[in-house]
Amino acid sequence: MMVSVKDLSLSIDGSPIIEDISFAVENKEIIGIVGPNGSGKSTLLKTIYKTLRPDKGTILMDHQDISTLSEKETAKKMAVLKQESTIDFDFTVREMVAMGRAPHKKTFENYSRADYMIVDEMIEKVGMKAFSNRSFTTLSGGEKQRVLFARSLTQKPELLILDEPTNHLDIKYQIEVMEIISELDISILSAIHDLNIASSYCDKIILLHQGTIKSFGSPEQVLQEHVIRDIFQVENKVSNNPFTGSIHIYFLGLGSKSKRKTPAAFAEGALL
Ligand SMILES: Nc1ncnc2c1ncn2[C@@H]1O[C@H](COP(=O)(O)OP(=O)(O)OP(=O)(O)O)[C@@H](O)[C@H]1O
Repeated sequence: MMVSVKDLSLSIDGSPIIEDISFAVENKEIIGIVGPNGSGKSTLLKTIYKTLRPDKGTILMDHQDISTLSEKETAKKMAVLKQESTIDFDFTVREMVAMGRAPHKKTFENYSRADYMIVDEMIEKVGMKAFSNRSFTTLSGGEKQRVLFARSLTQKPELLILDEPTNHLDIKYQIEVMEIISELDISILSAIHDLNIASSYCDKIILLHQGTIKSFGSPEQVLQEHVIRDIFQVENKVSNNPFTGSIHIYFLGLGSKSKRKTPAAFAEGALL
C-alpha cells in the first residue's frame, strides 16, 4: 500500500494544529512519527484515519482519495491502534479480537472457522492465549493494549496506523510489538515517543514540531544531535549501537538547566 499525504492542514478553534504536511509512505515501509508532546502526532494520525477532517489537503491510499471511501472500504485497507480505548462493554478477549474480521464480512454473515483461526493466531502472537475467555474490562492497561493490537492484526490491513503502540507496555512487549510489525510486510505509520525504538525499527522518521514537518528521512538523517537538542531540548550524543548497527541516542540531561551532574564520560568525550 502506498500512501501519499499532500498539503494537509488542520486548525481547531482558529489555531493551526498541523500545517502543510506532505510525505509519502512507500509500499511496506515502516514510518515513525516522533516529536515533543503537543507537536501534532496524534492529530496527524487522526486526520489520516478520518476521525478528523482536514481543512485542506489530500490523502491517497494507492492513488485513491480516502475521503471518497466508505467506512467499511477504509477498514478493509487500514487498521488503527489508538492510544486510548474507552470500551466498557463486557466482551471476552476472543470476542474483542474477532471484531477485527468485521470489515471483511457482509452484514449478518457469520464468522467462519477460517476467521477464528486468524483470531486465535493473533491472540497467540501477542501472548494473550491464556486470557482468551477473560472479560476485556478486567485486563490491565498493557494487556488491553495487546488485545487491541491483536484485533488490528486480525483485520489484515494493508496499512496499519499506530498511535504510540508501546504506551503501557513493559520492555519485552514494547520490543515484541515492534518485532511483530517489522515482520508484517505491510505499510506502517506509527507515532513513537522512544527515539531509540524509532531508530531501531523504522525505515524512515518524520520529525514533527509545532505542527509542521521539521525533517523526514532515514533515522541517521533525522535523529542528529543538534536537531534533538533544538527540538526536544535535551543534551544528547548519537552513536552506533554496536550490537544492532542502528543509531543509538544517549540522553545526557537538560544541559545547563540540568540538576544532574554532567556525566564524567561526556565531559571527557569518552562517548564520542
Ligand atoms: N480538540 C482540541 N482542541 C484544542 N486543542 C487541541 C485539540 N486537540 C488537540 N489539540 C492541541 O493540538 C496540539 C497537538 O496535539 P496532539 O495530540 O496531536 O499532539 P501529540 O504530538 O500527539 O502529543 P503527545 O506527544 O502529548 O501525545 C496540542 O497542543 C493539543 O493541545
